[in-house]
Amino acid sequence: MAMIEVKGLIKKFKDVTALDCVDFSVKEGEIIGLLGPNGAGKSTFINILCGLISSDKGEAKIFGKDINKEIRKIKGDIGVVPQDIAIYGDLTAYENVKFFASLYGIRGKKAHECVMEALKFVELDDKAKLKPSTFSGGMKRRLNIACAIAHSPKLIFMDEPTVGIDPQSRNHILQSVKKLNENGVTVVYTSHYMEEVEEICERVFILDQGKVIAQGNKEELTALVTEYKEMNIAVGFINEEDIKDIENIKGVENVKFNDNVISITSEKDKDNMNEILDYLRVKEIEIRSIQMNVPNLETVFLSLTGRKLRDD
Ligand SMILES: Nc1ncnc2c1ncn2[C@@H]1O[C@H](COP(=O)(O)OP(=O)(O)OP(=O)(O)O)[C@@H](O)[C@H]1O
Repeated sequence: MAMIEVKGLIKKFKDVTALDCVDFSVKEGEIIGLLGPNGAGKSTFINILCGLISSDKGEAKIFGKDINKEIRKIKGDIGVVPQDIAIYGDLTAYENVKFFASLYGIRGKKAHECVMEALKFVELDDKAKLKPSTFSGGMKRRLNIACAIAHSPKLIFMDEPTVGIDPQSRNHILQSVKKLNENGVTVVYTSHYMEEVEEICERVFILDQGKVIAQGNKEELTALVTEYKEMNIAVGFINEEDIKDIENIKGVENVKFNDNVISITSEKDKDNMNEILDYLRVKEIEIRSIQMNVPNLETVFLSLTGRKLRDD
């Protein structure tokens, strides 16, 4: 049974269609990426699934239960890491996590154990008595995560949990997500950073202007848009005759030579790399470096929409 099953979800804010007939599914144990640029509808989608706002149309089930009818039964087993950090500045790290755990009915000795375990998980246990006003952005984000996991949810929604933090803290959070998943937690992770989604997610839904424009694992998604592969070889010297010969190697579609770099475009399914390299060796052409241009999720988004995921 799918852990999340969404069909035809629609949400409008006056004349803005934030979600436009979204279908989505998650199996137990997956880390699912929801990738899309600013304004794509990611937060709206997460907020609906967590019962914070209602949809206009469509069906959504979590753990087989309808979110419109049984959200109370669902809530105890889900955790939410909101995009905007939701912690109290005048409570200590410990008190913050304890407060969120209490919302799930966790109290007394059990609460202490859960809070310390959650703080330990995000490596803030030694900061339990400090107020988050003294924390860096990355530490606040980690505390935000501790607040979401203290009640041991089976399913966690993380809405852009790495926005505005340094690379080291980001890496720390990505490792925590993987660790949570290894401990059996299913994760829905939204981001507009394709590198993050590529690193941790098994399957990805690409959202744009409220629509799922593609979904699959990385290989399936890149296969959607790339018929060719590209290889750049930096060489010492090469003459025009040699370039022509390379053009005639099986699978080669196009060869360009600029600033001592040969750029070779080949059909995706033709394995001609050894043949090209053998040719250069036989001709005693010095090979200085080789680079394969591997398509990524940014390429997929660009090909499908004509736009970049991020403006920066
Ligand atoms: N409460 C609201 N009232 C009016 N419009 C809204 C509201 N919430 C979201 N929107 C609009 O719905 C669209 C989707 O927004 P949403 O925040 O879900 O996108 P997002 O992918 O999470 O983007 P971001 O990464 O910037 O948070 C946007 O056009 C946004 O302006």
